[in-house]
Amino acid sequence: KRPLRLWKYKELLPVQGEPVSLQEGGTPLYHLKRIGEELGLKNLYAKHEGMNPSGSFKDRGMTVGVSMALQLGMKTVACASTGNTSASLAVYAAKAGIPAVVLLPAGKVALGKVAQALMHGAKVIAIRGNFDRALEMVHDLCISEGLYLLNSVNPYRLEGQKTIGFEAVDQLGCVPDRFVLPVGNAGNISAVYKGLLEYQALGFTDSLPKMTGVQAEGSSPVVEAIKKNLDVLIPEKNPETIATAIRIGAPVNAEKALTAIRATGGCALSVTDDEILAMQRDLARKEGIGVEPASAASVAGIKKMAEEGLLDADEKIVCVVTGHLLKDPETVIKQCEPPTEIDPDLESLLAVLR
Ligand SMILES: Cc1ncc(COP(=O)(O)O)c(/C=C/C(=O)C(=O)O)c1O
Repeated sequence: KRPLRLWKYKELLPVQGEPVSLQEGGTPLYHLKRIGEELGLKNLYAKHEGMNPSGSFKDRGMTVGVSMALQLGMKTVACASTGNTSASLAVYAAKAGIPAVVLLPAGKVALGKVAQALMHGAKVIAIRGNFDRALEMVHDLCISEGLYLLNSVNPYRLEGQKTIGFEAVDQLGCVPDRFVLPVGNAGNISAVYKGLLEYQALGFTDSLPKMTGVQAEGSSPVVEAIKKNLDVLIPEKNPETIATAIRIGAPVNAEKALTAIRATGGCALSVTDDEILAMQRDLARKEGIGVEPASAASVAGIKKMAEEGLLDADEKIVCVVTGHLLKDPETVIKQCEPPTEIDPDLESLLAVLR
């Protein structure tokens, strides 16, 4: 009996031989009891992808992507990132013993993610432009220098991330009615859909969940495309949201995400920055689950749908919370009251606790 980890599913993954692995996957599936009760939802779950080695779901894509880089004889790996992809690439490149180059939108990446990319030894370049511009540039870089591009345009990234769907079904014991993910470059929602299709094709399951994508209001091109019934999406020129991880105007996997949502009768909705921050706080204080802002968008989307009466009390809902709280400590410090500072004596302490 194999432990619940990503490589439990190795026969469904493309890597031959020993993968570059840090025991990723096997993340907890938590029942959101309190938040579920507040929303009248009996079966609301969160799969905490912040419990991966580098603190986000990106590790699933990178264990496969970096393993394939070695298998293909590539010498250097590269990506553009809003932060977590670069952190994860740095981690897995270090494990593989090959160099990594990462391009970040200057001034728009959460502190923890920059710290990881730097400490794990990537060459970290900050572009005076947004993520979408950085992605264009890293594409050109890889073509001109023969580097291996590991953004989610690379299908091996999605191969690793599809295991989120396998694990959730195995943990829940059935296919959920709805699978909810925050959407930025739209790779994760596409990957999970692919995995669930494969489980069905293999005869392990006989249904598919409604694939539900949640974006930040200031950065929601997929929501717009669904609303306007478009097949090709109109990029958002200047995406803006405090959830910097999903501050992406031209998602490279948009078409796959639109298919995933439409083929399963799912939906796409946006939530405000305030709704994201409120849910980040609720998850931390009511469920003990610490996530970064973008991750809370999936549960904030469910709260919105529940309040609009769109959900059935018995619906089995899995929300993916995609990154750890520690990734973005600055946003937390800005949102919270500061610590109460006192003189170092008991009387001062009692004075502030009474
Ligand atoms: C915490 C967190 N939550 C959700 C998403 C959205 O997933 P996709 O829709 O598959 O992009 C991201 C994406 C981050 C990057 O795209 C990057 O790191 O470059 C994230 O870090």
